[in-house]
Amino acid sequence: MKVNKPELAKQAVDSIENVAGTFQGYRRAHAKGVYCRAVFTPNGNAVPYTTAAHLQDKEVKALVRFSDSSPNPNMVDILSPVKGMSVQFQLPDGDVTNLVSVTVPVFITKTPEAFVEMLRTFGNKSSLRDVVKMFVNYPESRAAFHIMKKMRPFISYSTSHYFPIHAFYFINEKGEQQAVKYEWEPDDNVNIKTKKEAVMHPGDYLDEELENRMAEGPIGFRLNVWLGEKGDSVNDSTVMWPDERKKITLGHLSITNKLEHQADDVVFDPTVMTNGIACTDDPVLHFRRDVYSVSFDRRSKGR
Ligand code: HEM
Repeated sequence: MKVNKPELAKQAVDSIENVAGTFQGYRRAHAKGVYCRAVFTPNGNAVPYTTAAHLQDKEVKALVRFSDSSPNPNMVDILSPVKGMSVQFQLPDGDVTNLVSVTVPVFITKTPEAFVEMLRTFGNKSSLRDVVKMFVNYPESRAAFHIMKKMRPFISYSTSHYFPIHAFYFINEKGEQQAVKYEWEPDDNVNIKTKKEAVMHPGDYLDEELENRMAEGPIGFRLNVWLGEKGDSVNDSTVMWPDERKKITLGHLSITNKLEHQADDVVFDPTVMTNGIACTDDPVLHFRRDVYSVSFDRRSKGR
């Protein structure tokens, strides 16, 4: 069930600006990015679970945006470990489905309210005691911070796993519903640089690396889903499902070239999807729609 929180969404964006600064005309998160053209080829494995057009038997075009998670468009690539991969499947009838992913499998809070409180705590230049208190109040954020602490700089945007984090529902021809969590699995799976190696590269090395790599041929990702079972949480993006959940591959994304002249007016709203897929009630998922709209409104007005 979608609950609009437009006032809290404004507060979230204000708080991001307060912590990171305001970079006029840029996204308030994932500000630095590169658009690419791609083709997605489904393999038919999703057919028993969903009627979604891009997951049947015909290939579809896709728009991809790789990004650095920082709100600062000048951020040096090695300084922020979390990267984004946004995919917009462009269906023949003009419909679209967005799948917006990051290199971490869980989020830091289970509610938008907790996220905004965390941003405020950081923004107020709080004492160490306040920060510790915050982690005591929100133990669910430990999993994400623990993973981020262990992350190392990436060799390439194309060699990491990416996760849309939230659960979604697949709906089949009979109207049956199956909870799923997605994963993009890279064809080329070597992703770690030591900090020493990474520091030798220019600030925008990921952009250049991607171009050089695509000059040699397309880069690829398999689209996988885990099938949720009874009792698996679908509304809490701070927890992962058990490892033994069945995983199936639904198709392959082939990314061919960088788009130099793509207008930057795309909003990768993660709640936009075609028939055969539906949102869960995850409050963070629905909140993102409001927040991205506030961010788009500001950046499109050059603010
Ligand atoms: C309370 C939670 C969140 C807030 C406040 C937030 C905030 C934002 C904002 C302000 C933007 C810029 C939107 C635009 O101007 O178009 C953005 C983009 C993005 N966010 Fe979030 N976000 C949240 C949760 C998440 C989660 C859970 C993910 C995990 C998949 C995520 C991944 C991304 C990515 C990949 C982008 C870049 C989209 C693009 O390429 O245009 N965010 N986020």
